[in-house]
Amino acid sequence: MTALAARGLTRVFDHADGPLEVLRGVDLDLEPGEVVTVSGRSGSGKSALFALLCGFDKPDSGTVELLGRPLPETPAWQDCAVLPQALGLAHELTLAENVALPLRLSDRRAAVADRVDELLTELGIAALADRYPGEVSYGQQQRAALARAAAPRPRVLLADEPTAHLDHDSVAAALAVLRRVAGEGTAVLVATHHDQVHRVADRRLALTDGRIVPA
Ligand SMILES: Nc1ncnc2c1ncn2[C@@H]1O[C@H](COP(=O)(O)OP(=O)(O)OP(=O)(O)O)[C@@H](O)[C@H]1O
Repeated sequence: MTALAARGLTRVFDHADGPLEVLRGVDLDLEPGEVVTVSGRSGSGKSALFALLCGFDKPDSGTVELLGRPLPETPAWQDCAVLPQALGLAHELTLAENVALPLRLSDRRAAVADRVDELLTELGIAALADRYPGEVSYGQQQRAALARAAAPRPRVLLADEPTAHLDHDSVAAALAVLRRVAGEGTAVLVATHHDQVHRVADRRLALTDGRIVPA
């Protein structure tokens, strides 16, 4: 079954100088187990698209189906996990507690510690597990946010610029996690400007003039 299917998505933002038509009919299918990258110039609408795909925002027209059903108001994190550009870590929780959160909120409580350790280790931040987000660098927070998104083995993972603040080795570690999650059956969609990310994709797409086209 297609994990995520978008059809004819449009989104217009009202600005003081007139309406801005950001998405003009986006069609997109994501299959389980694949890593798909989306490129596009800054301001082309990648984040706006991701917000529609995970239910943070509503399209002006068009549909999104998650796991064969209309996207619910608030999709369960284990169905659709998001790594937003702004990360969205809880600052009153340590990195390990942030990564454990979606597991504790779902029915996957059994192996919380193991899964958290495994992801933090793979991403090179296990030594920082007990620190709070305000006590680590932005790139380290970004890796924690990736670990949190991947933790519950979601059916769909939407990662908006997950490597923007990482050095070469950390990008490689983040990509290894994304590939491994896809190997577990997750459909992974990544917005990125990094060639290093595009190279590991099964399919490369671009958002151009409000539409998705092959890159
Ligand atoms: N909530 C909003 N209200 C009004 N305008 C918005 C809103 N969100 C995005 N925009 C505008 O829509 C356009 C697309 O923004 P978006 O953040 O989706 O681009 P992007 O491709 O993700 O860019 P970047 O690569 O820089 O992150 C921009 O011109 C932005 O100013």
